[in-house]
Amino acid sequence: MTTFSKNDLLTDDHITPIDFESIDGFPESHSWPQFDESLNKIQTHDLKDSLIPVIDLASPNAKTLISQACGTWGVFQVVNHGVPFELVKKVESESRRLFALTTQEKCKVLRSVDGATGYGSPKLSPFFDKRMWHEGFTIMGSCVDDAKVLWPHEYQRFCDTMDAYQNQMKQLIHNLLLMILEPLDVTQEEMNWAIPAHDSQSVLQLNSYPSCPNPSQAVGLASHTDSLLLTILNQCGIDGLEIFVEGLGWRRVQSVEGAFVVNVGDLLHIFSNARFPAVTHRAMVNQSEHRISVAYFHGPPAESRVAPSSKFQKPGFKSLPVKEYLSLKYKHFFEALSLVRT
Ligand SMILES: C=C1C[C@]23C[C@@]1(O)CC[C@H]2[C@@]12CCC[C@@](C)(C(=O)O1)[C@H]2[C@@H]3C(=O)O
Ligand SMILES: O=C(O)CCC(=O)C(=O)O
Ligand SMILES: [Fe+2]
Repeated sequence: MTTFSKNDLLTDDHITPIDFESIDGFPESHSWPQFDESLNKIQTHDLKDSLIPVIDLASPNAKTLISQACGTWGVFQVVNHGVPFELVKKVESESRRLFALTTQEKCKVLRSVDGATGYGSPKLSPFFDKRMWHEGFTIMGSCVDDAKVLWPHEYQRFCDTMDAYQNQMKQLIHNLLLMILEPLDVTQEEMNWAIPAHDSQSVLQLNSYPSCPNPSQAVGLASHTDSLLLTILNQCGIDGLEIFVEGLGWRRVQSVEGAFVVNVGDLLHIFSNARFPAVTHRAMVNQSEHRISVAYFHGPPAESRVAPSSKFQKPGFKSLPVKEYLSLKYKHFFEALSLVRT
């Protein structure tokens, strides 16, 4: 597959999703080359085993299990996380309400070429020569401006739900990062850099994958690693997330009722001096159901620097400003991590 640098290719085409409402048949623009069958066989055969640990946060050995999962897979699922079930359901139904709007309505809040928030195709789109079976809505902090455009009289319910969910995610990220970083024995200053604070970065991404007439040739969200420290994903009850495991290929992460998937991003990979892998993952689509997923990304202040923790004697990565790393990633998507290795 040919890859491109965003600067070479960014056009409105990479921001405006196809009109899923009126689409007839399966367009060539969305038809990806056939995947390697041998990798798919392993995945289908072992679909029922749960490779990725499901960790009960209320259990006394949660910290040890999280540490092991971060070191082995860079991903795990959590239950008993304290986020109210009703809120999780509300986020899903408000997301469905948003994506059920007409394409014309959704495009009123289309992400701008330089912007980060609003409706549109995922930011990674320009790096692939095929289009994804996906539409998204990106929120950073308050979404009131966009929501007022979408629902001039009924925006409050959407905003209150998204605000409450972001607060819950912040709390959960705080608890998880304490458990993940304490065993690394990082300094207090480093811990304060990583955990949520007034200037940390957070993004709430609502993903929509409409049912697809030809799922075996489509990709929902193409293979990537998340860029920030940690991501919390809700698959909303419909499978589709797959992780790439060296030697095994693509493996499905089964959706577990009430569980969140937590994964390590590039910045935590750097900070852990590669002790924790930034898991490569993708989302696949299906023919019968419109899949929704909700991802919350957390990162340190954009103005701060990222480097391996001072606890590591031999840092494997350069120190650089977080915002420089993010701009490098969106110029050289696939090479970003190797470009910052020492
Ligand atoms: C901070 C960010 C993470 C993200 C890029 C962004 O600027 C805002 C959207 C995020 C998202 C969501 C869908 C998948 C992803 C790879 C993408 O294309 O946009 C992530 C980005 C990321 O982790 O790099
Ligand atoms: O929808 C999914 O299962 C994956 C979403 C994802 O990887 C993302 O939003 O970064
Ligand atoms: Fe992701």
